Amino acid sequence: MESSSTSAQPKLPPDTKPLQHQVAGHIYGKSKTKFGLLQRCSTGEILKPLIDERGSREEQFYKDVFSEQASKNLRILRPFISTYLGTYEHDEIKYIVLENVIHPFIHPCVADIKIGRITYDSTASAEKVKLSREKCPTLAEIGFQLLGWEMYRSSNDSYECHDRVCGRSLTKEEILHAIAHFYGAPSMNYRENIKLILEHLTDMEQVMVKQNDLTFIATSLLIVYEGQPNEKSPNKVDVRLVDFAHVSKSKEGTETGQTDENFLFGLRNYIKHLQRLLDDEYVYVLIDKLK
Ligand SMILES: Nc1ncnc2c1ncn2[C@@H]1O[C@H](COP(=O)(O)OP(=O)(O)OP(=O)(O)O)[C@@H](O)[C@H]1O
Ligand SMILES: O=P(O)(O)O[C@@H]1[C@H](O)[C@H](O)[C@@H](OP(=O)(O)O)[C@H](OP(=O)(O)O)[C@H]1O
Repeated sequence: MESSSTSAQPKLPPDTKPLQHQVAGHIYGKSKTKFGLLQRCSTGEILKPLIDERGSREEQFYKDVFSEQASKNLRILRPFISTYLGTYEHDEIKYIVLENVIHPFIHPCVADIKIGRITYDSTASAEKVKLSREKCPTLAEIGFQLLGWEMYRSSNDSYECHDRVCGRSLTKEEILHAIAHFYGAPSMNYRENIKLILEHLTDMEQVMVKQNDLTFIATSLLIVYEGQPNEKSPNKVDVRLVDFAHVSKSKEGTETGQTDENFLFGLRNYIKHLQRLLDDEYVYVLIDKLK
């Protein structure tokens, strides 16, 4: 696929539009390649363009996890992954088709949190390694980075959005308050949202401890909660993993595999942040960078 930064805006396939509520990643018309995630207007299904070898690896990952022959270690991952709905081709561009996890929400509040102290794989150039270390100064200690998040504001029926530049500029202390802010602090009942999300994350942790086939590099948590719960749309949440361009077999050529410590460190530390927010001693502070 053409990936030149000078390429014209790719034509949208029929019945598609740029993905709504996309908080990170390649954005249609804005990314280096101009390609980005799309959604079908009629069904909401996501079309993710397959770019170079990263796309092929991601397609293979979804095929493996959703194959009828998938091993138990792969099948236990399914509840945390958007359902794979096949592929689609238009204008010589191939897309993977995925369940849109935001679609069931009326006013989705969405966050993308990239997990892992190391976010480059063994094939990364020295330059990529250097860049990824410089981009996020807190990463080595924290093990996760806030790549983008948006919250619904019912007072003026709008969305408050923050991007990866903001996320990576936050200090260790600010990250905790920024997470509280995402879950609705100080006005919404952020503790309720956090409790619901924690249930999903602790299930995910158990699955990731059990599975020792795969290593997840640069994979994100996609967290969603309803921004204006009511009878029609109760207080619901969803937690999935997205972005599998750098997933690989944990120990090529062996049967035993090994636990994905890099991923687990980041996931557990995010969980610890949520638990700290539930402590009675926690006092929310609105940080300037989010004003
Ligand atoms: N299945 C999904 N349902 C709803 N939204 C999704 C889904 N998958 C991805 N998104 C949205 O798209 C964003 C980018 O997704 P993803 O990380 O897969 O893209 P990418 O272009 O590969 O990212 P990167 O540039 O980090 O490699 C997510 O942050 C989320 O907002
Ligand atoms: O978040 P940023 O600052 O935009 O950084 C990008 C982000 O880390 C992407 O995940 C990565 O793609 P992969 O993880 O798929 O490698 C991309 O690499 P690239 O520049 O090589 O495309 C980075 O530039």
